[in-house]
Amino acid sequence: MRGVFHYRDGRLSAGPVALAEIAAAVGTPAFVYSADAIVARYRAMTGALAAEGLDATVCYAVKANPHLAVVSTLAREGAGADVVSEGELLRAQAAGIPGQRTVFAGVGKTEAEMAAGLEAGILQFNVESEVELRTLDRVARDKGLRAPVSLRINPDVDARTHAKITTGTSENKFGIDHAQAGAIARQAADLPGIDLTGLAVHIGSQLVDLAPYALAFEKLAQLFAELRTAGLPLQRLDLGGGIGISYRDEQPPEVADYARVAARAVRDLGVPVIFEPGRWMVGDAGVLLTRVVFVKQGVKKRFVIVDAAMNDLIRPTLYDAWHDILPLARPAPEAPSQPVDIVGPICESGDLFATDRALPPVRPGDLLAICSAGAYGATMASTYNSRLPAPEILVAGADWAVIKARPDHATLLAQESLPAWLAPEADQEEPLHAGSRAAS
Ligand SMILES: Cc1ncc(COP(=O)(O)O)c(C=O)c1O
Ligand SMILES: N[C@@H](CCCC[NH3+])C(=O)O
Repeated sequence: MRGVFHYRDGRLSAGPVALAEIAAAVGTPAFVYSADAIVARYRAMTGALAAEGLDATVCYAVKANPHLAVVSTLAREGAGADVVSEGELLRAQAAGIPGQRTVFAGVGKTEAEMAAGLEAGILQFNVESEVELRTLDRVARDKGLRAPVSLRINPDVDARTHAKITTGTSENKFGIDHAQAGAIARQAADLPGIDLTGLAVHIGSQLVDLAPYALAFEKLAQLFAELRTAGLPLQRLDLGGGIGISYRDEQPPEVADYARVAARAVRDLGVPVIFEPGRWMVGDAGVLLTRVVFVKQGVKKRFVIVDAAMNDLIRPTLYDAWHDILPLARPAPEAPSQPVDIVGPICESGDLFATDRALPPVRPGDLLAICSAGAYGATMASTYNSRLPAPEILVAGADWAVIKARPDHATLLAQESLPAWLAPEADQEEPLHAGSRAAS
């Protein structure tokens, strides 16, 4: 069992709220998040960092779960934001996170995004290349401003995570190579539109091992000390995010140990430190509720076909990720589990949530919870197969609210339009192209 979700009187619940009650009200599939769990995580991390004597700001990585209510929950706790697009910046602002607590990351910021960050008065841009630095310098000068910049360093450290979510090796597109950092930092210090403020690092996501963190943080701290000694005006460090959660049997670090590793590397520098956790803040705080549609016995496999699909939660398809799957009604202890494939209704063989998973017997209509779906769930969803986006629900104490309703098909269709020649009122007699005229 993960986090706040537990069986209460035989019903899987978020605190006192039975998830079946929510499913009955809003239908399935549906994402349910626990605000209490999110707040507890935020407080645990800020507490651990303070206990290590760090002057730390936790800038929640909005990409993990950008729902306004989720970001607002963290904003109320005092969190800052790590954003990677103008859309995320606007969300952070709408949630009440001030620009001065916002960092803007990303390898491909457009000039419009740079301008938006400058107008919002953000704390810093984490700049990932020389060309980005020079572009930002120009955009800032055009506005008569100076852009606060921390250089994101690629320390060439293997984060020992899934290849698709490692970001800190020389093969990855992220950051400035460690060897080039000194020269680019000196350029930054000389550019009139740039205010060089610090260094940043982020080596990957879903890290369950502290050793890569220790290595990356130490490399960054050493570079910071060298550059500061050389006279560069570095004032703060950004140690990124990436701390993992336990989807299956991983043993991610305790937050206190993570804080200790960070503090050991950077405390002596005596500067403020930013952290950018995403998944760790919200991942375990969410489940995806789904209902069994059919149970199909094949020659080799037994399939449990559910009404959620890869369009709702793509992590198993994309990363072969494991998510625990639990019946909402606690199974009898003697109920024999049997291996099943838990699959969605989409016309792709990759549309699956679990392969050969031991599951107690289920029948059509039964409800299941796909666990640890609070991060990189709804935000990576699509409407593939013209499926409706799953609604999102936030539980706080004994209260719950729909924070994003399921749209209807008419609403989605209304977002599309027909070109004049396909509109029902178009004069079908009149050919549109010379080519088609000639051919006709
Ligand atoms: C720059 C940056 N910061 C923070 C994060 C948040 O990562 P996570 O959700 O693994 O904590 C990411 C995503 O990996 C990122 O690219
Ligand atoms: N989307 C990924 C994480 C990517 C992190 C973003 N930098 C996941 O679900 O695990």
